[in-house]
Amino acid sequence: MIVAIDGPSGTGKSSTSKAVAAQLGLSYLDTGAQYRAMTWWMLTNGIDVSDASEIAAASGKPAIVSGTDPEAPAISADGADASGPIRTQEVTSAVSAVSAVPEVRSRITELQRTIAAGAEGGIVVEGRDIGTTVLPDADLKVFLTASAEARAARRSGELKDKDGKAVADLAATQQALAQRDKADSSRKASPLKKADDAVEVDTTELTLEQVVECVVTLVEQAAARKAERLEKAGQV
Ligand SMILES: Nc1ncnc2c1ncn2[C@@H]1O[C@H](COP(=O)(O)OP(=O)(O)O)[C@@H](O)[C@H]1O
Ligand SMILES: Nc1ccn([C@H]2C[C@H](O)[C@@H](COP(=O)(O)OP(=O)(O)O)O2)c(=O)n1
Repeated sequence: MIVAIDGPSGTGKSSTSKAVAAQLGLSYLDTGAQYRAMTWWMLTNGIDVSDASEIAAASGKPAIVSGTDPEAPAISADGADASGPIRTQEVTSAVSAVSAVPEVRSRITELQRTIAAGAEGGIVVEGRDIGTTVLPDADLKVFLTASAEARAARRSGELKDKDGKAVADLAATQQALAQRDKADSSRKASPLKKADDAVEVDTTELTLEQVVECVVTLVEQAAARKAERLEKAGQV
């Protein structure tokens, strides 16, 4: 069972994918974390991330390794734990430019396909181009959306100062999200886009629990359809 979950930032892809995978005993892959890890490695290794040819030349160098346990997501670059540093503002600001470079995409896409092919019990893969490019034959494709306001409110709720106090800056968050959406949707190589055969779920008015329940139902329906197809094929 291969499930592709795509959509822009703050629509609930990571939270939903992790919960669905955990509930159904599937593996989980956060492809945004892979692009973030590549970006972090470049920033810490002196690569000029405003220069596409420098990014392309360096894209084959770091070993990016993802864990696929939804209960304990993990990511490393050249053996260094990247799960903390990939969430910094510096990485978030640079990740769209790095992930727009075709050499970066082809390397990471290959990695994603290898991980999906090796996930024997099935996998939930979340990102921007999973249904359109990485796994076009996925058994189920979901495209999550939400209003710009809801997405910004969710994301700014995550911003904390050094003492752990929430520091909501709604307008700035909304603007940064809009900029990243535009960059991710307008790039030439494999842009953020709903696949024609994806099921669109607008999460604006739904709680996370409702979204999880909805996607679990969609996965169960897709699994039943697949079993029926396989049974029919076996009877011929
Ligand atoms: N349906 C929802 N309602 C309210 N908050 C949500 C919902 N889905 C996710 N969130 C919260 O919004 C934030 C962003 O969710 P996340 O899963 O990281 O989105 P994405 O992976 O699409 O960027 C998280 O803090 C998460 O807990
Ligand atoms: N399949 C993917 C996943 C992410 N990316 C790029 C574009 C995104 O802005 C960044 C970061 O993705 P991530 O899913 O971590 O972003 P959010 O957590 O939703 O803010 O990576 C991509 O180009 N293709």
